[in-house]
Amino acid sequence: MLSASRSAPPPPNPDTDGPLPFTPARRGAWSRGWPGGRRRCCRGCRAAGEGGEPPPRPRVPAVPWGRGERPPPEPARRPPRCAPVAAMAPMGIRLSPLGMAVFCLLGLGVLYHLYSGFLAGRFAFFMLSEPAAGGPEAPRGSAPAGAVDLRDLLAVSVLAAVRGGEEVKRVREGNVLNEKAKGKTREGAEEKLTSGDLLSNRKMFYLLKGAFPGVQINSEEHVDAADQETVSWDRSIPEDIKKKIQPTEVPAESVTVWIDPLDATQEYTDDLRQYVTTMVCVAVNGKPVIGVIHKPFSAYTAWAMVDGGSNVKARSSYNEKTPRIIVSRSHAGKVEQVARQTFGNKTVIIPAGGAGYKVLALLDVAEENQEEADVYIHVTYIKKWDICAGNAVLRALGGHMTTLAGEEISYTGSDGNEGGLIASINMNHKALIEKLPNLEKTSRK
Ligand SMILES: Nc1ncnc2c1ncn2[C@@H]1O[C@H](COP(=O)(O)O)[C@@H](OP(=O)(O)O)[C@H]1O
Ligand SMILES: [Mg+2]
Repeated sequence: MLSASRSAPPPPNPDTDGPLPFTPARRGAWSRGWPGGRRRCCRGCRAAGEGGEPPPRPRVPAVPWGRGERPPPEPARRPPRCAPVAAMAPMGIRLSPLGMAVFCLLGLGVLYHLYSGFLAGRFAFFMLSEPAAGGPEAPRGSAPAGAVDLRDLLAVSVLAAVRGGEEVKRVREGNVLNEKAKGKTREGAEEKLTSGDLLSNRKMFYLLKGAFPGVQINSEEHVDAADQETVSWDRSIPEDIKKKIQPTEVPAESVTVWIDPLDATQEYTDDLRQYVTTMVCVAVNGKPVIGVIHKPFSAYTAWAMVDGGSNVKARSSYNEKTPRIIVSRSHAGKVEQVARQTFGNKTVIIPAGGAGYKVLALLDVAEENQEEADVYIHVTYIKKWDICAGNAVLRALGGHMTTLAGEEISYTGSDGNEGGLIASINMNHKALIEKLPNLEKTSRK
């Protein structure tokens, strides 16, 4: 839209050519915002008396020419010049009104590009600052003092899950698990602890704590202060995360990180490696927002961020009528019996280890040794580090994980989830819950 002015004829001079007539058609052009008109023109034009206001209408007699005479030819219509046009004239460049509009749009485009990431971050900061029911009050849209960037947190969470996974794998392959009993579940099942759990926990905890010292971290295993390790983050963000996720700041005090350094410990000791995962979850005001599920023995990692992006997706179809139900193999409770009562005797029940593995079974995960299911149900008590990452991933992909009564699970406060869980994606989650009245009672037995 730039045009060289050297060969153009000289513009009409109002002193010698007389004022340009301001005809009704022209007046319409002004009020519609004709280039150079009141709505589009710049302050400089108005200061220079050009473009800002319509020029005064000249006094012209009703019929200024005699009867039978032809009206004199109207002087060529030309939109008023804009100040920047005049400013560019010494450079030998003149912009047509259309060129001027394109020039302004280009400028706006550059400004938008520069500020879009920043604005998206500020918007998310404002939206995510909304307190959850019963959660702590967070400053809304205030200056990000003590703020954390969720994109950074996602990058560190992925790194932590991978680094923890390396410990899990190393211990298993070295075959020195140092297996101990750490207690019993409410149902009387033995809870196991291995060197894999502890070493992974140490790596993951100190990496996250070192990168985000102001953030609350809840981990399945006890962190021994006498056994500190410095694990630093070089602040690099993987390319796929950079591509899909915008920087998004939230107040540090609104964040709770949940670490499961080794999910499916029972199966780990049984050498059923396919079930084992390491997981990190980030909750903001109790809502699960970032989930990372890593399989150390196949180096597979799924991550997702609510309203951000993911590297994993839902499958294209699910069987809602006779769903395949994936359940715990070591903490099943009465889930099989009740699932069959609810969905019929033909319902396929898939017993499997690990809450992370069972969430991956609902997704499109091209992994050897990864089974597929339509619904994940757990009826006994379970801890939040076991389920938070899966809940965040499902939520980010449009799925649901709720208690068996259909309540959202809040990832602040206590470690435990009392109401059992049901997880699904691309299904009528509410209808599933309505089919499960008996499971809810079973879970609270
Ligand atoms: N009733 C219960 N009480 C305590 N933890 C339970 C539980 N049921 C399941 N879990 C924990 O939830 C995780 C997934 O369980 P499951 O494999 O049975 O589905 C396991 O975590 P860890 O392996 O991280 O300890 C398991 O210990
Ligand atoms: Mg666990």
